[in-house]
Order: sequence, then structure tokens, then C-alpha cells
Amino acid sequence: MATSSKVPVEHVKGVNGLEKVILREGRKCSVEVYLYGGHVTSWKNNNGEELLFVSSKAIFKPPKAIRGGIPICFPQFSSHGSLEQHGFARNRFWSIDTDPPPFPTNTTYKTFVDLILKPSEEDIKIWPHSYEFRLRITLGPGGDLMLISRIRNTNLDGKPFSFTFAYHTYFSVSDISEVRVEGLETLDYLDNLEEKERFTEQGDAITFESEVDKIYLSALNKIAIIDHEKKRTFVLRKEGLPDAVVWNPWDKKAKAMADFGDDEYKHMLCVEAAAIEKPITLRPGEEWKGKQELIVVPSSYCSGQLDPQRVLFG
Ligand SMILES: O=P(O)(O)OC[C@H]1O[C@H](O)[C@H](O)[C@@H](O)[C@@H]1O
Repeated sequence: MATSSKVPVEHVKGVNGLEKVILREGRKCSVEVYLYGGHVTSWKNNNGEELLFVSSKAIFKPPKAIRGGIPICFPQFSSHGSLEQHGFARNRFWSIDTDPPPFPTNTTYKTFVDLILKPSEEDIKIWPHSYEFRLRITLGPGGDLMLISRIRNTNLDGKPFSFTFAYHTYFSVSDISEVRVEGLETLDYLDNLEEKERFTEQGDAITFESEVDKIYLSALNKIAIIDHEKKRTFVLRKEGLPDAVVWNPWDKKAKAMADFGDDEYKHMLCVEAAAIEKPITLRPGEEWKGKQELIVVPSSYCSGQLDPQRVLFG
């Protein structure tokens, strides 16, 4: 079992004394995870550069979710249902899962932490279901960041439940106007800025010059986020998560958010592996798995000569 050779992780106090776990690999690669929200707040490469965006105004205080990093949206994405925006997993206290069930295929990666969320009595009043949500966060030897969610229906009343889900990933970018996203062109999307109306994306890679809030449907399992100025490309790979959300609040919405700096929209982009259009339904005893893997590829690979075919299908 992979857990037997697991590298020990550091447990420290983060902002406002909230518990945080740190994973380290290589020279300077690291990942930081708050138990509050099961929330990744930092991912650094081998040069110690931060790859995720966290707002300088983020409020590390329940019940507000941390603005930035990778909030977990469960059991509801956004306002697609009657629960609070993005569900409640992002503002609950998760626990370390000391004895997670093994994964069917063993991984050789040793640096990871297992978290678990189960409903409290209060949660059951809001969403009347029993579940075990296991989240494994792994830092690969090359600095890649993998999140695997396993959600099991543990209802004893024989009832199925349905949920929507997203890894609401905030990437750090040099300048949003220099960023291009490849892998979503020609797809249908629901536009949250047009009352979730359905449109079809043009054939070109996506660039940014105003507010964007779209849910791309049945997206490829590989999406590239190309930062021309930083000369680096993030590659997002997903499994079990058909949709992909792209969000940037732009200037007006940025000003309206108390936990977000007025100009910070220039330095972030959310690209989120998600399951939204077709909710996941689990019968008692059934388990769903959803994975998001992030890698960052070096400048020479992405400056001008980027071959989208290679990035997306290679
Ligand atoms: O402010 P939050 O609740 O964290 O949501 C931030 C954003 O998340 C998603 O990307 C949604 O598509 C947006 O409509 C929403 O504004």
C-alpha cells in the first residue's frame, strides 16, 4: 500500500491559527493545504515560485471561504441548486484521514495527504444525506499537483443523492491580457453572465478582455493555460469531470468583492475541472472519483512554438 512508504507531512498553524499541512518535494516544490475547506492555498515549483493565486485580501475566517487557491465546490456548484453558493465543503473543517481505503491502482508517489469530510448534524439539516468525501492531495516528484476526490454515499435510508462539483482552481498569471486558454475552442458553454444561456465557442483559443464566467460542456480531458509573459504553460488534466469553468471577475466585480483587491483580476484566472451540466448520482454504497492534475511546463515549450496538438493530445 502506498501509505506505508508515505513521506511525513508538516503540520503547522496558518493564518488566524488555522491548521495547515505542508507537502515538500525536490529543492523548493511545495503544496500547502488548510484543513478549513480541504483547501490548497499554495503550490510552488522547484524555483520556489508560487503558481496559484490567493488574494491579498483573503479572509481566513469561517464561514467565509478562502479567496484563491483551490476551493472545493460540493455538493453544489455556484447557484445551480438551493444550497449556499458553491455548497458547503469549502467552509467546513476537514480531518486528516489516517486510514484511507487503498486506491485500486497503486501510485509510486509518496508525498501526499489524505483528508476526509463527513456531514455534521447541522449539515444533514441543510442537505439530508450521509457521505464520506475523501480527498487525496499529492505532490509528484516533478512538482505536479494531483487532487483525487472519492465521494461515497453512506445513506442508510436507501436513498440516492446527486451533486455537482468543481475544483475551483485560481491560477496565478502575470497579466490576464497575455493569457490564452487552449482546449475549449468550438465547445458549447453555458454563460453565467447571460442567465446560463447556451452558446458555442469560436474556433480560436480563448483570450481575455472583459469579465468571463462560462461553463464549457464535455470538455477535453486536457486544457492548456498559456502565460506569454511568464513564458509558462499550465496543463490541467481531468478525469471523471466532464465540464470546465473559466472565470475572471474583471474590474467591476473585483471592486464589489470585499475579499479581493481592485486590480487583482489582472493576475488570476480560474479554470476549474467540474461536473455541472449532468449532476453525479450515487446510490447507497456507490462511490464517485474525480481527479484534477496540474503540471507546469517550461518557457521554451510555450513561447510562440507551442503546438496545441502536442499539449492537448500528447
Ligand atoms: O465568490 P465565489 O462564491 O467564490 O464565486 C466565485 C465565482 O465562482 C465560479 O467561477 C462561478 O462561475 C462564478 O459565477 C462565481 O462568481
